[in-house]
Amino acid sequence: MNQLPILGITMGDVSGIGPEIAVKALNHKEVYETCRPLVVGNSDIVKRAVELIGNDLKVHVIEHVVDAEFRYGTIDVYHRTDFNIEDVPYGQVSTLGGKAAFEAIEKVIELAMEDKIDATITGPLNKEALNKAGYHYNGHTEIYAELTDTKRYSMMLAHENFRVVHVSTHVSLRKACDLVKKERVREVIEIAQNACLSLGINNPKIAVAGLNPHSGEGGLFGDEEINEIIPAIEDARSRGINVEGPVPPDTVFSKAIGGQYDIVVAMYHDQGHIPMKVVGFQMDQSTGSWKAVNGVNITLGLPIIRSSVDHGTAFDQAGKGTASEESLLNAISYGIDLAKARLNKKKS
Ligand SMILES: NC(=O)C1=CN([C@@H]2O[C@H](COP(=O)(O)OP(=O)(O)OC[C@H]3O[C@@H](n4cnc5c(N)ncnc54)[C@H](O)[C@@H]3O)[C@@H](O)[C@H]2O)C=CC1
Ligand SMILES: O=C(CO)COP(=O)(O)O
Repeated sequence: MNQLPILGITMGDVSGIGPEIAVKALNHKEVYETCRPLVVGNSDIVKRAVELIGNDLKVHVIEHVVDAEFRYGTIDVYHRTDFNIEDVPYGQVSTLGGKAAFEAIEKVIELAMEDKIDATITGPLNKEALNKAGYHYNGHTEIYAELTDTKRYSMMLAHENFRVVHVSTHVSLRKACDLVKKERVREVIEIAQNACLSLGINNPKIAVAGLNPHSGEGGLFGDEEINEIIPAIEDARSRGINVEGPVPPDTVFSKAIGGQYDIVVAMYHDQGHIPMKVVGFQMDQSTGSWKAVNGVNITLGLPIIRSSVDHGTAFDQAGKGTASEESLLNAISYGIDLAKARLNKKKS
C-alpha cells in the first residue's frame, strides 16, 4: 500500500472520557507514522479535551476528508453537531450527548461506506444517553448493523492473541440462553473463522464454549449443548473448519490464553467479556486506580471496518485528565491491520 490508511475516529459520548482519550491517542507521534487519522465530532469538544490535557495540539476543522492535513501536532476534525459545550458537562447523561454521539457514528459510517475513509474507530457510547436522545439501539454494534444493512454480525473482543466472539451480547441473561440456537452458533463459528483469516491466521483453531456448568455434564445440568451447540460444531467441522467443543466454559479461556485456540466462541456477553477484562483491566492494589485498561472491540461481518475501545464512558473519571488511552491505541492498531488486510484483498 502506497498510502497509510485513513481512520475516522469518533469520540463517543462527549460527557465521558472519549474526547480526552482521542486527544491523548493523537498526541502519540507514532500514530501518524502508521495511519492518517481524523476525528468525526464537535470541534469545540476536541478543543475542551486539548485544554484538559494541557498539550499544544491544534484543531483543524474540515468539511471534506480531502481537506485533512494528517500532520502530527494538528488534529483534523470533521465537525458534526453544533451545541454549546456548557450544555454537556462532564460526567452527566444528556440527550445532547446521546444525539452528538449518534450523529458522529452516522457520519463515520457514511464516510466508510463511501470509501472516503478506510476504517472507523469508535469511542465509548453511553447507552442511556443514546436512548434518551431517541436512538433506540443497544450499542454501536446494532447501529452499525442497521446502517450498513448487515444481517450476520457478531462482537469480537481481543487482547493481544486472546480473542472472543459472542453468540449474543446486549440481552438479559434469561434471553441469552434462549438465543443459543444451532443456526446462530454455526454462524458465529463461521464469522470467527473469517475474522481469523482476515487477521492472517491460517487454519485457525476455534473453541466453542459450553453454556452450562461443565458443558451440561451429559445433559445433567442443561441440554443446550446436546441439542444446539454440538450439532452446530459438527456442521462446521463437516465444512472443514478446525473447531473444538463444547469446551467447559470455566477453563476454555485459560486454554485460549495459553495458546491452545486462536479464538473462542462465547455463548453470551459476560461469558466472553469477563475473562477479557480480567486480563486487560488491571487495578493497582496500592492506589485502587487502574494501571492498565487494554483491549479492543471489533464488529465482525460488516462491509466496513469498526474497531473500538472495549471500555465504557467512565463518567467517574471524565474531566479529570486521568483516563487511559491504551484501549483506543489498541483499537487504532487493530483498525490499521484490518484496513491493510482489506486493501490487500481488494488488490489481489
Ligand atoms: N464501547 C462502548 O461504547 C462501551 C460503552 N459502555 C457504556 O459505558 C457506560 C459506563 O459503563 P461501565 O460499566 O461503568 O464501564 P466503564 O468501562 O465506563 O467503567 C468501568 C471502570 O473502568 C474505569 N475505566 C474505564 N475506561 C477507563 C480508561 N480508559 N481509563 C481509566 N479508567 C477507565 C472506570 O473509571 C470504571 O472504574 C455504560 O453506558 C455502558 O453501556 C461500556 C462498555 C463499552
Ligand atoms: O457495551 C459494549 C460491550 O459490552 C460495547 O457495545 P458496542 O460495541 O455495541 O457499543
